[in-house]
Amino acid sequence: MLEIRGLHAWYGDSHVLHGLAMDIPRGRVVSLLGRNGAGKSATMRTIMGLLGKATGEINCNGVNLLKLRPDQIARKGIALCPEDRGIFPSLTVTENLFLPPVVAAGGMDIASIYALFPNIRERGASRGTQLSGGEQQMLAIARILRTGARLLLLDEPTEGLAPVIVQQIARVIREIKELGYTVLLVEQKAHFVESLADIHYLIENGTIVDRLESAEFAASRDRVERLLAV
Ligand SMILES: Nc1ncnc2c1ncn2[C@@H]1O[C@H](COP(=O)(O)OP(=O)(O)OP(=O)(O)O)[C@@H](O)[C@H]1O
Repeated sequence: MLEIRGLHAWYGDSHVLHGLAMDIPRGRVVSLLGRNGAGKSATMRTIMGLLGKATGEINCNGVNLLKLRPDQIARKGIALCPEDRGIFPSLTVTENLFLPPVVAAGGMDIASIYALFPNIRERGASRGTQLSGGEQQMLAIARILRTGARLLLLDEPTEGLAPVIVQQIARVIREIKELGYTVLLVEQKAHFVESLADIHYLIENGTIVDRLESAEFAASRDRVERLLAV
């Protein structure tokens, strides 16, 4: 679905991605693992067209996304679920859910969303501020499914969440994959992505240093943990 080649990106004068290359095949879950500051969020923000300057190629069906504006990238069915989740605190759950416009055909219908996220229906009248971290994360994922996105960029969806909630998020990602969605999953927790992702990319200092198929992951676990260690 995306082929990234020779990607360089800058935050102002700070050069943060250095020739990054990776493939995100349609219908797969791909993990991007690296420690703080490695360039994971920068990669996602560059895919969405949100970094000021970037060069190289992000090929999506023959179009280089680097030539498009963020709203045009969203209309290609690509959506970012940011690390801070972006839930509007003074709006209700239902208002948050319906706030983003539908930007592409094929979005998940509301009955399917409620079936996948029963809490969202139950807590529909609650304000954003009244939600737990896990509920906010579920709402953030549900919200982009409604817009028609087929490629979901999830930035550390399990950060700060209790193990039982982390398992619920894993279940949701598995179900989304079974429905044919494509997921890029940024994480610092190897154990979370191990059974979820089909392909793992390891990132360090703004470049990909390794690519592992899921079958290779267990044997490389020590190396992955060393890369993630602070
Ligand atoms: N707004 C910014 N302005 C300048 N530099 C930034 C900005 N945000 C991040 N950086 C720098 O860009 C580099 C890549 O950061 P990025 O946020 O992509 O890392 P990350 O792997 O997502 O880590 P984290 O888990 O901490 O978000 C780091 O050196 C970071 O200090």
